[in-house]
Amino acid sequence: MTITLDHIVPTPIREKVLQRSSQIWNQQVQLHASEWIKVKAPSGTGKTTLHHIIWHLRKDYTGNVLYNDQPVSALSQEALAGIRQTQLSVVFQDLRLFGQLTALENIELKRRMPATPYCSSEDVQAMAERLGVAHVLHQQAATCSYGEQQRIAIIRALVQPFEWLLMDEPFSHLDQQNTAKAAALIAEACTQRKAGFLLTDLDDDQHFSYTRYLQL
Ligand SMILES: Nc1ncnc2c1ncn2[C@@H]1O[C@H](COP(=O)(O)OP(=O)(O)OP(=O)(O)O)[C@@H](O)[C@H]1O
Repeated sequence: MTITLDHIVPTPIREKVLQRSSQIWNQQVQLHASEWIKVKAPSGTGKTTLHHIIWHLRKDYTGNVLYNDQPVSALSQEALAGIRQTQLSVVFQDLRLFGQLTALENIELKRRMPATPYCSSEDVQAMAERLGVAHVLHQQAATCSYGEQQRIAIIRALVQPFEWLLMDEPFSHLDQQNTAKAAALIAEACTQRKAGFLLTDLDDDQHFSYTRYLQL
């Protein structure tokens, strides 16, 4: 799936973003399948806003987002839900886990959504072991540390098929070793699916072989 950002300008920060040069805001940008894209930008410049606009959580912007030439704003709820189950996955900065459910229940909600799950429960166990969170799978998500929750949210994003993975500061609460493990798992998952990703962060990093850098 190609994602097109057609002259997007978020309304609340319109003046701010139009004052500086950007390769994203108010530009015609095509994100092609299987690109590994890094957007490094300072706090408050709109990284989270960008993810929310692409995911169609936020509609307070001018311009158009297109999935394969189809304006997202014209998609039915059913079509959008289908795309989110099969073509687009996400790790939000605020994770959005259900705090009262266990870590595993959060993952299972997503894994079991399709009639034939993409990943098996053994796959989930293996990913949890790889990321060092197997011991918290049966713990309430709200009681997991933020770094544990971050790894659970990453696993949840990886249990479905996707062509694009959106990630907003996905390693912000992980130490170097755990970041390396999570990045390796994500790289494998994207390679297997021939998927692209868009990762936003505050700093430079060497976690992935990025194919494209964009300035916000
Ligand atoms: N709904 C809104 N109404 C008004 N202003 C908003 C709204 N949402 C975001 N903003 C402002 O837009 C700017 C960008 O916010 P955003 O959260 O996207 O930044 P960010 O780059 O992700 O920051 P951080 O690195 O701190 O997470 C901020 O100045 C924020 O205050």
